[in-house]
Amino acid sequence: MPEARGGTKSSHWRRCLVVITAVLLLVVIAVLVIVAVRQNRPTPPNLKFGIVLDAGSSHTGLFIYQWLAEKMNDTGVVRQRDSCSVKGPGISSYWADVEQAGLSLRDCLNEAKRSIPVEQHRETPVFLGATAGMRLLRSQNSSQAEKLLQAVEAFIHSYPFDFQGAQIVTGADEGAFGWITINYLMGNFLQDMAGPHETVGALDLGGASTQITFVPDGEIESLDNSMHFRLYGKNYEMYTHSYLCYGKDQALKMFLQKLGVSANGTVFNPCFNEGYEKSINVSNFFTSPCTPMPPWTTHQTLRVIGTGNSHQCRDHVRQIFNQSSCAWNQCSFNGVYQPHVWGKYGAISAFYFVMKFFNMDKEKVSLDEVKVAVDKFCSTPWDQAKNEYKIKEKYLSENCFSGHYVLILLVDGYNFTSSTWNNIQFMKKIGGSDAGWTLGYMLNRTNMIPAELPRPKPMSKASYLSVMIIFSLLSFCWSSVCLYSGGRFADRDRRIWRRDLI
Ligand SMILES: Nc1nc2c(ncn2[C@@H]2O[C@H](COP(=O)(O)OP(=O)(O)OP(=O)(O)O)[C@@H](O)[C@H]2O)c(=O)[nH]1
Ligand SMILES: [Ca+2]
Repeated sequence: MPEARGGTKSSHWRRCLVVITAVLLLVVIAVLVIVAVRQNRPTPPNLKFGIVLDAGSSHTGLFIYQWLAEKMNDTGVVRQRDSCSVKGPGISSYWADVEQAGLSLRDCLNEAKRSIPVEQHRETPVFLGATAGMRLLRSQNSSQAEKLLQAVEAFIHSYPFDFQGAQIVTGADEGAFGWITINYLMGNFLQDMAGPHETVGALDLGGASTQITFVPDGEIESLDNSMHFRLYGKNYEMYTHSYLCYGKDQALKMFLQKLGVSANGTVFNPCFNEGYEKSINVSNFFTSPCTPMPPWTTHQTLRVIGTGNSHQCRDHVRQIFNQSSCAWNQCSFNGVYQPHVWGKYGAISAFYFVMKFFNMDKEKVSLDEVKVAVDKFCSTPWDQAKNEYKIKEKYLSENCFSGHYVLILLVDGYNFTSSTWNNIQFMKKIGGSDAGWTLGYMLNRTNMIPAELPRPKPMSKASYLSVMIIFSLLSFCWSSVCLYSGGRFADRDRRIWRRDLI
């Protein structure tokens, strides 16, 4: 009888073992199936596209971006696919013939049609953002600015894209979206999540305005200069200011306006190389609100003669910056509040063009070295400069002024010093995408930057394979152990049974 009880116990244990094994195997199989289904969901390369037209004061650029649809809310996935530089001046120059403004975009829009697959045209959003040139035109003649934008809109509507309209971007948005672009392309929002990592400030020098944007290391005193963003689960309080009229072209006009004119209509310009001369038509030249017609001239044409005097050039350029009053704890110039600059900066557009010309866009170049290079160029006679540098004559002739202007804006204006100069990185592109406000603008308009962190993704291919292999091995081992133990119990039972029979 005891043996019979032993036999019942062992068969009960065997049944339990079989049930446990079966349940475990079912669980393992269920897990494997779930993981396999999640992991192998069909993921065709679903490319999406977006177009932004940067209608600047001096020229228009078209940028085509692309991203994978399923990754649109991740940081750093949108990349520039293509870009096209519109021939001719900025759209605001067409104020007297607004139809031409739209037509000027034709070649680039056609190029965009060729670059983006036909089946994607209808769902590709197109944005046009106009900056300081249109801000100036609006301040002079708002109905003309409106007509111009409407003409441009009508033209873009004739294309098969999903056009979202033409807008004049505010100076604050221009600064903020430039900051977002730079930090997005540098991957700073991602790194920020992993630990303490500062964002990079943005310095943009255009033709008609310039922007400075950064996250200060203290409170922002002036609400007008403060912007709040919540990106990927983190709050950013940034300082931004856009100086209308302080773009490179308008600043040159303000500077020329401050130079005296002789009785015969000659202007001696220390910021043009010696031997350089040009005539300017007064009524065509002093047209913007930045430079109302100067009271001192009765001449229709002025003869501007370069004297190439770097020292005098510097003194005259300083005069367009008013440092006399500040109603805040600290200011940049013209009484504008600005917290002290700290951390790293990306300097784009004309900051880059000018520093590149002087070969001073490299890291570790000191402020003194830049000053020396600018002085050297300013004292180069015009004929020699033309032989040495094979670039557009307009840019070459303005580079002595531009060099001084960039230095004075950054040092006297924004208060960078010899020791903080190396925190500025002069840049054009970041990993193949142009550094400008357009990408940040598109990310914002398409809600592609979430306020909160995106939910974690299903595991990577490597982790998936590891899980599959580990689970398979475990289930194999477990089954083998069970079968082996089951066999041993069966043998023992058989032996007991045989003994009972004997
Ligand atoms: N030296 C030099 N200057 C350039 C070059 N390309 C453009 N510029 C000038 O640099 C300045 C800034 O150019 P952009 O950034 O395109 O200016 P923008 O966007 O038209 O002007 P905003 O509306 O004020 O932003 C303008 O004065 C241009 O004429 C270049 O290759 N070399
Ligand atoms: Ca610009």
